[in-house]
Amino acid sequence: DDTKRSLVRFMEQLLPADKANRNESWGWNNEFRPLYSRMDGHYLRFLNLIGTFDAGSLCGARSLQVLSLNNNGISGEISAEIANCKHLTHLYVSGNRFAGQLPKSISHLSNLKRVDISNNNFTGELLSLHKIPGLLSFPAQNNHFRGKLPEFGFANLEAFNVSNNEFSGQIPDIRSRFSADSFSGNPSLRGQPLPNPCPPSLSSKAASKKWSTDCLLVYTGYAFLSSVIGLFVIYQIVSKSKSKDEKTDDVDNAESNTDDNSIKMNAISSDKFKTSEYRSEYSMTSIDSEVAPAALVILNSSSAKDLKFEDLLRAPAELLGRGRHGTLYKVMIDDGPTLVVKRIKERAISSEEFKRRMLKMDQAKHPNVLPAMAFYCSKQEKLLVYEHQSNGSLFKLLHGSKDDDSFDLGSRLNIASRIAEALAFMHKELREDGIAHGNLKSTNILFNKNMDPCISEYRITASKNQVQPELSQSINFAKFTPAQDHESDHILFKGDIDIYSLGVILLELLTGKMVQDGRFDLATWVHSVIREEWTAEVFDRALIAEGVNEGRMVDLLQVALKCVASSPTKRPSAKEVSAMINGIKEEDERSITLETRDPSPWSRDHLS
Ligand SMILES: Nc1ncnc2c1ncn2[C@@H]1O[C@H](COP(=O)(O)OP(=O)(O)OP(=O)(O)O)[C@@H](O)[C@H]1O
Repeated sequence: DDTKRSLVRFMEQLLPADKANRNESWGWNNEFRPLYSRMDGHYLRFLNLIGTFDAGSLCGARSLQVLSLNNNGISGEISAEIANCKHLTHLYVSGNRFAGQLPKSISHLSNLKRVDISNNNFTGELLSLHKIPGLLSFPAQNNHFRGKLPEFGFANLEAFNVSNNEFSGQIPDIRSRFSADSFSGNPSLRGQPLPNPCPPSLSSKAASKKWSTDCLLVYTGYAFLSSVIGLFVIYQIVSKSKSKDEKTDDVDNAESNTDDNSIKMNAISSDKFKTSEYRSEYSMTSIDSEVAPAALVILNSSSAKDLKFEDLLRAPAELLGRGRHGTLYKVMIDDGPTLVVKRIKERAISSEEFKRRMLKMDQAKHPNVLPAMAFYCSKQEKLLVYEHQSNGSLFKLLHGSKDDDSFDLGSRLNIASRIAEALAFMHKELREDGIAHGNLKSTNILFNKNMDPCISEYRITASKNQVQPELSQSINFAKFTPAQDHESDHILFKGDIDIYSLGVILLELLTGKMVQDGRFDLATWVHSVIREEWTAEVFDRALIAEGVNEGRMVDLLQVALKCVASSPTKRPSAKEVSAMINGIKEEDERSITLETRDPSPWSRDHLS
């Protein structure tokens, strides 16, 4: 009864924004139904509300665990009494008009797992939540927080975003866990992973914004350029001194190992680098014929047939992200297409295997797989060149700051079907070569200029028998034991990992929730909600609001759950998943022929 009374008091401060509901009785009764889900004091999700937030009343319901007020019109501050909600694990208040500072008492909510305060008007300094051991996500972008960025338990966080605030000073050690996107839009913030350690003294406020954008382009360009050049110079020195060593005696050999000599060699090489003779040597011919040709290999499908390695070196570059397998740069070529260059980590794959895969994959083309334009492969350096896709990724579409109400179920089904079809095709074509994608996720689904979803970065990493150490740390490998491939004993085809990942993408499409860094908690969360028989709770609020047929969503959820089965042998093949999704899509299309829906940029007509 206390719980009920608290919730009624809390609700009295809020009104449904839509007028139809304002006339209905406003109290503890079933009239609430369209506005909330499961109002039993443990889990509250409200839609379509305006008014002020009263933590004092709300937290009379002490057993409250999940509070979801995302995308309402609620204003006011979160007062210190929020600390009375001791059992709170999820606090979602994104997309409202909350203002003021976050109360210090929030750091006493030791059960918090996910806090989403993004897209509000919060101000003041952000307090440190590093004492909350289980905190997994903290999106706080698009607010007005200022001051220094406090310590968080970055090692445990899966999602963290403070972009577009007014933070200043140095970014703490984030253990390379988040990309620049999580910190961008804070003109006075410095340090890794932002590419701009620009001196703060140079900045008036206006100048600093421009300065940081300029730095972003120029410094990352130079960093990229100089590190690649550096590696070449070193390689040249090593290969030349190697052949020289074969001809010279032991004394010369010993000398060549002294520091002095290395410096001389370096200077000579740098001078030589300036000559056109040297440029043509590395860009057009093979440095070491036993290894891969150290030249840019333009692939058949490429629209940049004249692209040269030097063009990449010369062009300004912007850091897009540092992933598990390498660093990604946006490279602006003069009078040419904007490119994206992935600099693959040295350990991720051997040169020979990388080259083999690139050539194989150039033969397996599908309209929904983004083709690489070119690759570069030497002993030291592996680069992969794609055309820049300015329409963003599925991740951005689902979790970006703007709500896209037009992203309806039909559009999501279309994307799911395209991805599954493309994956089925690639699995068929590359099965014998043991080449699965291996890193399928929503950031690797990009929309091309026709807004068609394309799978990117198809298998650019570790070969079949290598287990990557970074991967094994962040993923529960029990879920990823590949099925034995009976057709070819010696080459294991790890397609089941892709199916698991495809399942997670389907869950993302259905729930609108975020998965990051290969930590597939989303699947665990969905399982736990379904176990509690709250199936409807998993679906994206935007889909429910749209009034879609829940049956279709449940069908798609079932496909997703098959894909994320913990036993790899129980997961369906990509072909089977594709057929199941197409079946659901056709049923959806049949059922809406009589309905009228607003055309959307994602509509099935557009995508077909
Ligand atoms: N060709 C492209 N055009 C435009 N954006 C791209 C392109 N390729 C990747 N991106 C975007 O750049 C960002 C960084 O990509 P990156 O590959 O570094 O991240 P990641 O996929 O998480 O890393 P990894 O694959 O190494 O685990 C992502 O948001 C991704 O969607």
